[in-house]
Amino acid sequence: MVSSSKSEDFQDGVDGDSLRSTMATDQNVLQKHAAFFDRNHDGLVYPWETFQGFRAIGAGYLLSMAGAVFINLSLSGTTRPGKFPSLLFPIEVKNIQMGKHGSDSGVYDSEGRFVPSKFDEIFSKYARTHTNALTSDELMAMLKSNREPKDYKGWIGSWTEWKALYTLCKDENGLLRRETIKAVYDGSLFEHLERERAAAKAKATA
Ligand code: HEM
Ligand SMILES: [Ca+2]
Repeated sequence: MVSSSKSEDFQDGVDGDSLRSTMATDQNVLQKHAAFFDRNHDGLVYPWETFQGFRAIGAGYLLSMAGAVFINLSLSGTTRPGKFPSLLFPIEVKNIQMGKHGSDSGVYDSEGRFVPSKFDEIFSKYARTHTNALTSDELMAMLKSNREPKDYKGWIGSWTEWKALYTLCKDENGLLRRETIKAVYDGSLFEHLERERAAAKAKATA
């Protein structure tokens, strides 16, 4: 269902897109997840870029506003260590792993890399009804079990990340599929959704 055109982009020559892809290969997986929202590729994600990124993947106005406010307020300070706080609340993509919180799945390690064994564990532990997908209840069971005591910030962070993913990407049977979850980690899911939406829009106006 989810595909990435990274490898095609990579062979493209020296235009802007392929240059970005070449740069992107040096990024850790979590940096790629955040970099989708850096709409002008300057290394910073401003709240309006978070908003635009949410809208580009099909989120409604309210969710996009809430995402922009909540994410930029919580990650701007942590990803700009030692810098004077900015009222424009930028997030520094290169330091995004500093924005990691507790009570997560552990699929990103502390350096922002993808940990395959932790990813597999999501399904071996919580996918009871289908081998390669989570129901809404199974997702909740995972979130509860990932909770570290009194880590309320982490509880809220994880809840919002996973609920947003579920709301935007569940399939017609209310399942969150393995390939969807896999693709959110490196942000290729976001690129896929954006392309899908752009194509649907073009078709509607044709
Ligand atoms: C609709 C948009 C988004 C969705 C659906 C989404 C979803 C997710 C999911 C499912 C995780 C994995 C959590 C885990 O492994 O337990 C995650 C982690 C993370 N996301 Fe996003 N995300 C979105 C937007 C963003 C944006 C805009 C940023 C920052 C620019 C961001 C930064 C992070 C960070 C720092 C983590 C690591 C948290 C941790 O593992 O402790 N995300 N996100
Ligand atoms: Ca930017």
